[in-house]
Amino acid sequence: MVQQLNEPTSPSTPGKLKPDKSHHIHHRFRIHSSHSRLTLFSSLFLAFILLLFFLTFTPPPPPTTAPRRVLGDSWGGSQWERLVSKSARRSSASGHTVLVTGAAGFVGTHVSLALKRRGDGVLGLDNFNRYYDPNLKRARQKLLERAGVFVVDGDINDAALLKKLFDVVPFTHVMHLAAQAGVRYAMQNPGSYVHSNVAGFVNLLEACKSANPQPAIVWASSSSVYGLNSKVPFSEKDRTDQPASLYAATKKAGEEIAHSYNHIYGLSITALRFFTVYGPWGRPDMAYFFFTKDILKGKTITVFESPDGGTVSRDFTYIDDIVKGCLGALDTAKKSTGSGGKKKGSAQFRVFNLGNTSPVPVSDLVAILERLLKVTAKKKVLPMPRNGDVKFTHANISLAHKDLGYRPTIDLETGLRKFVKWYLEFYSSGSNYKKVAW
Ligand SMILES: O=C(O)[C@H]1O[C@H](OP(=O)(O)OP(=O)(O)OC[C@H]2O[C@@H](n3ccc(=O)[nH]c3=O)[C@H](O)[C@@H]2O)[C@H](O)[C@@H](O)[C@@H]1O
Repeated sequence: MVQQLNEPTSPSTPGKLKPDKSHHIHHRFRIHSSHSRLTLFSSLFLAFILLLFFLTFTPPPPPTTAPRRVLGDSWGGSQWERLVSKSARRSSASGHTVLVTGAAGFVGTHVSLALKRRGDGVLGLDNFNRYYDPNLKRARQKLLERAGVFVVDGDINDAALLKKLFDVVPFTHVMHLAAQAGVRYAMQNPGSYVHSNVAGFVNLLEACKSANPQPAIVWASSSSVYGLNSKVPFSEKDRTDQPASLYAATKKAGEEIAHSYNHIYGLSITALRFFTVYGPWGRPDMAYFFFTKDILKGKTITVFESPDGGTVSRDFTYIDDIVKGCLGALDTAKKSTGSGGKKKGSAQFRVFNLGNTSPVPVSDLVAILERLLKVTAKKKVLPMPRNGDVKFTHANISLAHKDLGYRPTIDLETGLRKFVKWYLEFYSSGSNYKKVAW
């Protein structure tokens, strides 16, 4: 505020004004008697106000019933706790009680529905970030709600939220699928990979190790950990110390971090290395998904070939096969041995490839889509850029077959037919998710 310049000022030497003494004594007496009257009136007025306050006062409601907001997420309160407990309640006596992180994601949605369908108790957790269209995540959430799965809107980095969830529900298992996915996006936003795949994972493991009982953990690693490995098919025993992207490096870091928590705290941990998972309700950032969108729009798609002119291929794996692998891993997971942050004995530590063991060149993927969509794609063939991609992936799945009973059954053409059917139904309808039956 600007100070006014012409304000009257007080005298610079106050002692210059001398009052008359006799007048002063008389005046003091008058002031004294009017003072006592004033004091009496003010006391009476104050007493009246206090009386009024006590007669009309009602205490505010206890703060525990109000929902809490943490980092933009809303959770807490007795109604919220009821939803959490109800969702996590098993309907089968032999069922698990599972916390699924990344539940509104592609794999998370399918796994949550499969668990709920067979009688397990399932609670979802998802931060609904904007890496790809959050409307698709919200549509998946509606699907989950209809099946009786509540998805908590929150982040795995929120330690208070995780603690609260473990206080409310004694989870037997955690299916950890929340992650920053995508190989090429890591060059644009490296921090998001460290935030979710490293810091978030550690935060989750901290909550699991302190929980009593400790849950068994099954989590999503990636085929990308094989990086520049050229020995095919990729076996769990092969080297994984040559990642080709930061994404792969954070997944590899996750595997090492998991080992340390298994070793120190007796947490039972299983890593599943997924191989390019696709299917209905999939991820719009993946090639099969945006190729479909662009082919239908008549937009040119870029098909990568290897720098020496050879094909680039992937061991594309259909979502239903992946779900069977996830359930097999949960069902064969042994209990964690520690409790409340203390190790009592050694615990199970496993790593499995979940692939289709049948790699397909990306050019074949495009040809299948063209057939299914009945549209000839506008294609531009370019050498694969050096932004994290690898030339090929191919899973050896004998270990998963032996220990989990894993046996993929869906070939790429059959799986893409199911995907295209879903895609056309979902995106051609205004109230899309309601119309989808699968
Ligand atoms: O299984 C895995 O390890 C990984 O699979 C996918 O990664 P990616 O196989 O690279 O899947 P897409 O991004 O869908 O790419 C599939 C193929 O299409 C090729 N591609 C991609 C984009 C493009 O414009 N053109 C193109 O030919 C890629 O080179 C790749 O060979 C997922 O995005 C990862 O999150 C996951 O961890």
